[in-house]
Amino acid sequence: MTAPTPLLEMQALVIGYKLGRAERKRVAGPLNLALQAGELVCLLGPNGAGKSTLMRTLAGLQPPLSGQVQIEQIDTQHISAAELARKLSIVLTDRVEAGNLTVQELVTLGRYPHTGWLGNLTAHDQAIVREALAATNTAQFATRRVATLSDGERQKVMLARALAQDTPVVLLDEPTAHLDLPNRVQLMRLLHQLARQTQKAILLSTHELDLALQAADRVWLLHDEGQLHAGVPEDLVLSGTFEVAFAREGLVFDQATGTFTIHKPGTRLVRLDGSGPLAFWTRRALQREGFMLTDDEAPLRVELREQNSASQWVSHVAGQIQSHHSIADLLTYLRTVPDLGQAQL
Ligand SMILES: Nc1ncnc2c1ncn2[C@@H]1O[C@H](COP(=O)(O)OP(=O)(O)OP(=O)(O)O)[C@@H](O)[C@H]1O
Repeated sequence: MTAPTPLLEMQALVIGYKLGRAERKRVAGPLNLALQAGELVCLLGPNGAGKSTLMRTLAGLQPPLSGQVQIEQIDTQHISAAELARKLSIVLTDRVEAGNLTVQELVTLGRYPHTGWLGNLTAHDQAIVREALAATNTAQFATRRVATLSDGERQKVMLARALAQDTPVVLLDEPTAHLDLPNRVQLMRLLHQLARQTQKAILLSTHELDLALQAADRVWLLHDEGQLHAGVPEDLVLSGTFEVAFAREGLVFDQATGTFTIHKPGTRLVRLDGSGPLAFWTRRALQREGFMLTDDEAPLRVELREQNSASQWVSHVAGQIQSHHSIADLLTYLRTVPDLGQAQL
């Protein structure tokens, strides 16, 4: 089977800034990656790693230090602005000066690469604008002036404009930054569906690690030192690549849950016997309390039981068995238990 032709491809791309005549600041690269039709890729990385620089370079808004970006097999440095706007749309984090435009007018601007500045909107163009407003839940403020919108509302409108542009490649720099949790979830779901249904390639940068892990078909993980690891999110979690990319003192990546925890691993050993949501939340509470969970035999064991839809936490310590009816009860009891076993760190 031959590999599909990518919509966007980097070839030995080095991104960064020209600071002076001969001085260069290399941010990342050389990168050799591709975006395929129908996939949602999340670009993750710590602050300052180069996510926005990469987005702008891919969109042709700043030149690469070396190498090239090809979109549908054409070098973006040799393509007219109008043609590029029919192939690629980008939403940046910068606040857009929309003057006195209404939401409807701003979103309609997305159609101009297709119609030309003097072009009249066809029924097809108008339908695409309507669909973009509906998909992003912005139709209800179509007549409002953009300047009067909240940050989150404006962010959704900018996405609507990019959708109206209807390009095969869509780049979004931190599209969830101003959105509340339900809107963030909705947006990620929308982008995932959109990629699948319309066969667009969507690349978005984000700091929303757990949403990205759930929604992304692939993750591009940009490290501080400018290397980029690409892969299916679950492979990157299991290989420990996430931990390395975000390695910071006091930040612990929990492979079991795919989240960063604010607690350093404790030293008191406990074995937890049970599964499902009860085990998940018990484990969280024990970690906060300074325990380290182990699968081996430990001087302290907590067994989870569910009887007649009531939960029970049964602690086994030095031959004493106690039953507790909530995590609060369990923790209160454990605070009275002497420290019986320390993990060898
Ligand atoms: N115009 C510029 N000239 C020189 N260096 C720049 C310029 N803009 C950004 N940088 C530097 O390039 C590096 C990458 O910045 P970039 O904004 O791409 O990071 P980022 O991953 O998007 O960060 P964040 O998560 O904080 O948004 C940083 O060290 C930044 O200071």
